[in-house]
Amino acid sequence: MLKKLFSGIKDIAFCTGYFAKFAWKKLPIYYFYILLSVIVNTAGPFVSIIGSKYLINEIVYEQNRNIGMIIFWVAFICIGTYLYAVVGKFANEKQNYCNDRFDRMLQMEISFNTMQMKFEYTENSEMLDSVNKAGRAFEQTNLIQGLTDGIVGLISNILVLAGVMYIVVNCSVWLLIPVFLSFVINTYMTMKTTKLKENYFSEAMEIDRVVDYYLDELTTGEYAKDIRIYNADNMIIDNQKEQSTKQYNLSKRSMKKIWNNEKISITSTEICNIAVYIILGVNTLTGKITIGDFSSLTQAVIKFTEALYNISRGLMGLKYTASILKYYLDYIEKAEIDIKYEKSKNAEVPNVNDGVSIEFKNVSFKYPNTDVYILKNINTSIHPGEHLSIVGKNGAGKTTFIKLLCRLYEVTEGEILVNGVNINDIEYSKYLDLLSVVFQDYRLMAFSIKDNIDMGQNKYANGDMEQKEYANGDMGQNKYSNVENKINELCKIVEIDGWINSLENKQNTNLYKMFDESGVEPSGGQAQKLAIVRALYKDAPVVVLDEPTAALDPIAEFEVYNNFDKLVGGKTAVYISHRLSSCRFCDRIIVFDGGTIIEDGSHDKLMENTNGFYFNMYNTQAKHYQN
Ligand SMILES: Nc1ncnc2c1ncn2[C@@H]1O[C@H](COP(=O)(O)OP(=O)(O)OP(=O)(O)O)[C@@H](O)[C@H]1O
Repeated sequence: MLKKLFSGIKDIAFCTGYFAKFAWKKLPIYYFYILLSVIVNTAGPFVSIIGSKYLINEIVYEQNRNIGMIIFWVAFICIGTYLYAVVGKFANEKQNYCNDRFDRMLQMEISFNTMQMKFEYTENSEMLDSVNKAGRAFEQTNLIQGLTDGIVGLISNILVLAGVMYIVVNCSVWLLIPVFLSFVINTYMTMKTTKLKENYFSEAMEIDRVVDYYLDELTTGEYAKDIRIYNADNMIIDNQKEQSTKQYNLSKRSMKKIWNNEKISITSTEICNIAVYIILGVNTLTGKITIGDFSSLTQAVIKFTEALYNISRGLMGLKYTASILKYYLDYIEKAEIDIKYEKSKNAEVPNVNDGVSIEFKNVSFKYPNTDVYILKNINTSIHPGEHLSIVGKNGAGKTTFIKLLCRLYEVTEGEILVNGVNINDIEYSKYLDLLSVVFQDYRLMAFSIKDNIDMGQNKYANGDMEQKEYANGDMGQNKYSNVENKINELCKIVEIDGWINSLENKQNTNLYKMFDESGVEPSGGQAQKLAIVRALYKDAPVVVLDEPTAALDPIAEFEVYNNFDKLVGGKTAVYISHRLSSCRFCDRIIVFDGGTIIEDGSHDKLMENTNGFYFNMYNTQAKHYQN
């Protein structure tokens, strides 16, 4: 038990320390409001304890009642109580406002770290669990408020306790017996309740994750068609019901246990109060204390019990809040380690003025937490300005090759060099400046067409997320219109300018209707063209296109190939496609099978090998068109 208590206190100290530094950095005024709360909460209870004693004694006992003193004590109590309420409320409101801002700032840190952490973590259940727990930590209402209220309450109550104890002990030491008995029982029950709440949080979270999947993800438009066509609603509703029942049962079980603990706490407090009244009553009747003392001491003892009770509650509340906040801190720590590691890399981005060469040297790869090698001893070089096509059956490892080049995963064995430098030695954000990529499963966002293409590149000066603030809206009309012109030029090349210009708000039209009723839903081909424009707009020296024309109609596809040189120019380009006719536009083709390169050469060279994989695939596809 002591060990648990110690670890609880360690968690509280850790979270409080982290948060104290955070608050000092972001909103130092917060400390003023905290100090004000402590002063008000400490002084407040003494107003009525002291005031009522003197007021009653003045009224009941004084032979020559001094009306002036009576008015003074009435005013003391009224003004004191008023100030206590008003200043307390003011400090509280200000704290709430700050707490709300802190919550949002901390939540933004989760977003920031989640977008910066290693991509492979997006498939790592331990890390996903951490992100989820961190996010949920903030769904718990007023978590930061819980922490600061706990700390303020703790300090104020300790001070109140010290003051009231002096008054109480001066009257009768016997009063301490019922008070401490009630304190011990209450503390024990509160500890049990806190443990129950912590367990509930952790168990409920696992169920909540599944429920969120059903309630949030499956109800998005992305799944709407399939759910309707296959009548999957019954299956989904049944699964939802099952999870809801689990949630309900878990919450009912916990609430019942918590209520049982509460009953014991309330009863022990009431028994203590009765004992206090008896002791004070006997003292008053035997003339040991005055009626004023009786009134003041009953209030003092009640405050004393409350203060003790609040201290134990405050500590347990802090322990609970800290145990949840710790999920957040653990996650941030994990993510920050990676971010710092990346920032610490000092290899220079290779000079790209004369183009970019890429070399895969003995590269083998298996996905994290799997045993199967997806790529086996890959050796290939792509020369500056070369346009390379990668073909092969489904699952041969083509996209995996691209993912390694984009450093979404680290190679298991071997190395990838860019202009002779190992890509792992370059800071990731700098390395990404070298690449323009259209992934097979690209995504457009519910932003304007322009933002989907520009992706903030022009708005943020130096690529450093910390400083990514709109430059006071000072983008300059010229610069802005350049962005639009550049987008327009590229849209012309992939022939999507006609559609964009036909829209009322042109490039400023929002995609999708999520936030804008007049938003447009691009067709599959239009969306794919926008994704191509986005990659070209970035204007990086290496272009990677993973099945960029899969959704295009044959004429549009032909145009893209026809314009391939115009699109990619003298840049190094890697291009994956199942439409082999497109390979003719590339300088070289490599054929993947089972994670290895089985053929390598120009279209004409590969077609010479009539037993070859490429020859067969090419002819099989060509036959379909001829028949
Ligand atoms: N994140 C992952 N974790 C584990 N295995 C994966 C992951 N992604 C892909 N794989 C496996 O790696 C193999 C190669 O996949 P990859 O996507 O590279 O194939 P591909 O050649 O691009 O296929 P396609 O032509 O169908 O797009 C497949 O067997 C796939 O199941």
